[in-house]
Amino acid sequence: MQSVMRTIRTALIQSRVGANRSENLENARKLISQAKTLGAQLISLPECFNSPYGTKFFNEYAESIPNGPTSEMLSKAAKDNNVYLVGGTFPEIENSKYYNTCTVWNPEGKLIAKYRKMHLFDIDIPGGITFKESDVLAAGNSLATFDLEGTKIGLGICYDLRFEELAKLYRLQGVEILIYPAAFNLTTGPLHFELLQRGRAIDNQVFVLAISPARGTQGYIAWGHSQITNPWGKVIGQAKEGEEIVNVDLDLTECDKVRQQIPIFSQRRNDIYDTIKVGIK
Ligand SMILES: NC(=O)CC(=O)C(=O)O
Repeated sequence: MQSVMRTIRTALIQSRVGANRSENLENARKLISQAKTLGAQLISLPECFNSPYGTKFFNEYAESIPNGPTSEMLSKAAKDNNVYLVGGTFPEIENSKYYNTCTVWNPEGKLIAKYRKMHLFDIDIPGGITFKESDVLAAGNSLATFDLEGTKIGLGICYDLRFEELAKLYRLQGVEILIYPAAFNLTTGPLHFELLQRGRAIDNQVFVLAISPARGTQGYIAWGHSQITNPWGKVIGQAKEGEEIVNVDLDLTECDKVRQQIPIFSQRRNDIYDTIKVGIK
């Protein structure tokens, strides 16, 4: 049987991020217009695209949503360019708590999804990287999806990529694309960034998009290498380190094909898995 072509043209914006919020917003605004000229319908920005990434910056740059300069820019950019815009992440404040939050805006400029990073980035690699988001941030407790012309899209943020349980829950909700704004670093990025995305894509037979800031020179240095992976686990678009737009057509019929040809979701042995009790230390 011939399947009907379902395509979404997407653009990942690997923007440069500095200390000046207005300059970061203006740079992102220009790059969103540029991505639109490439024909993109679905445009995504990086994690912490309006501020440096670091626990000491979260409260200084935090805004309430949707009443702050970052939300205003994102809403207007989505409307002016008539696109679905995944607004990377920025620090959010609500009821005196801070979150690392991703917002999604539709072509009318309306906020249609909001996701708060669920797994906070607390790691300690001596000689590599130590980071403790939980010193300042609260974790989100909810999944978030949105619909783009019949395609269901799920959201995660950076460290969430490491938790396959989250990706699987999205797949079970019918998601075909997972989008992760993500600022991996020079210790974990080269080893894990590409592989984790390919793993989530293969496990769940979904497209995976991850969007990094461009690599800077001071403070937290992002790995770059924003990436698009198809449901077979093949990398179909990848940035280098600098500022760049990655522009690719997503052929959603690939989800149908791989799910039909390798039907792992109907082959699971829940009759066995559900009987085995284990504790994870
Ligand atoms: N920055 C993150 O949230 C995650 C990361 O860099 C890693 O998991 O490694």
